[in-house]
Amino acid sequence: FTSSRIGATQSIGRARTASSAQVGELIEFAKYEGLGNDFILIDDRDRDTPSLTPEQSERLCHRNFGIGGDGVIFALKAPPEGDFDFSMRIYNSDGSEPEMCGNGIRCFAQFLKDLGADAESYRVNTLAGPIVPVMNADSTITVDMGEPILSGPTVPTTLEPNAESNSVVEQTHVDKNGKQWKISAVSMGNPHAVIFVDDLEKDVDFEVDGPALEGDVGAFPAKTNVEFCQVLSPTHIKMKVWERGAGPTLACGTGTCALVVAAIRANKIPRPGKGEGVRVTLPGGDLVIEWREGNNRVYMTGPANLSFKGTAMLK
Ligand SMILES: N[C@@H](CCC[C@H](N)C(=O)O)C(=O)O
Repeated sequence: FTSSRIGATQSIGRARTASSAQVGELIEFAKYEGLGNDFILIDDRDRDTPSLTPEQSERLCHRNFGIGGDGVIFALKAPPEGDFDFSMRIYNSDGSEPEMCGNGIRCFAQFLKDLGADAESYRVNTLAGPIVPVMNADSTITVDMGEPILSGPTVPTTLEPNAESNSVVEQTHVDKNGKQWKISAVSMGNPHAVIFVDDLEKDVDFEVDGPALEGDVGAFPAKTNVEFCQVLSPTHIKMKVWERGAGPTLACGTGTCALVVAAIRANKIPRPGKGEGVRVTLPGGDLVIEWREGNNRVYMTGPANLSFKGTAMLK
């Protein structure tokens, strides 16, 4: 697909300039969620850069003083090179900018569809490289999330990598509270610390352990998303996520992909057969993940839904 085919067709109701929106300005938004991981979507298809600053985005994400959300996602013009349809950028609810967002890109694809860009798939330029969501007939969305990054320094993590593979699998690490974990580090464009426990409720003090590991910049120099996981069967895993820049969320798409890769690499589950996925149950619902052997790419399938649309005043 080319950007001219399904690119910007409409402009929202305010002046579209390269500069950011101003305090007191009214902005139009749509609110979407993927398994309760919720985002404010902004139609910036006629721009190269987001129309809101990280600080404005942080205020809009506030659940009392703003619209509320785990992040703000901007649908932007495709870059001139690379045969993309659109670009996607996202700010976390604390204003930091991650490279990618799995639930977010499904919301992004559904947002484009609802705006009339009616393609079966889109090639999206993200800070983590090209990502391809495909709209399924049953209204779920399958996303080609690309190849997992396993090299420790690239994740990035300073945890000791395995000598042969240079990847960090079940490495022992003690957090700032003195609690010992076995961590597998995987990047899906953004960093993830995956931890398997026997019992999610008993073994994890979520509100304490999550932030202790998220901000452990000695081990994860760019901070990290933290996935606490319990294997329920060879094809079913339960996970709770503490997200970098957003705290506890009901789901994390990139985290779920990282978890399945880590589970297979650490022999927690066998690699499923061709075309078969692993079901991951998150607080907000289920995602199905396939780490395809032939091409090493990870495919994520799940829903994305519009919650409401509106106009907000920038504070
Ligand atoms: N919820 C997202 C991940 C969003 C980015 C993350 N908080 C980070 O900073 O890396 C997902 O569904 O992948």
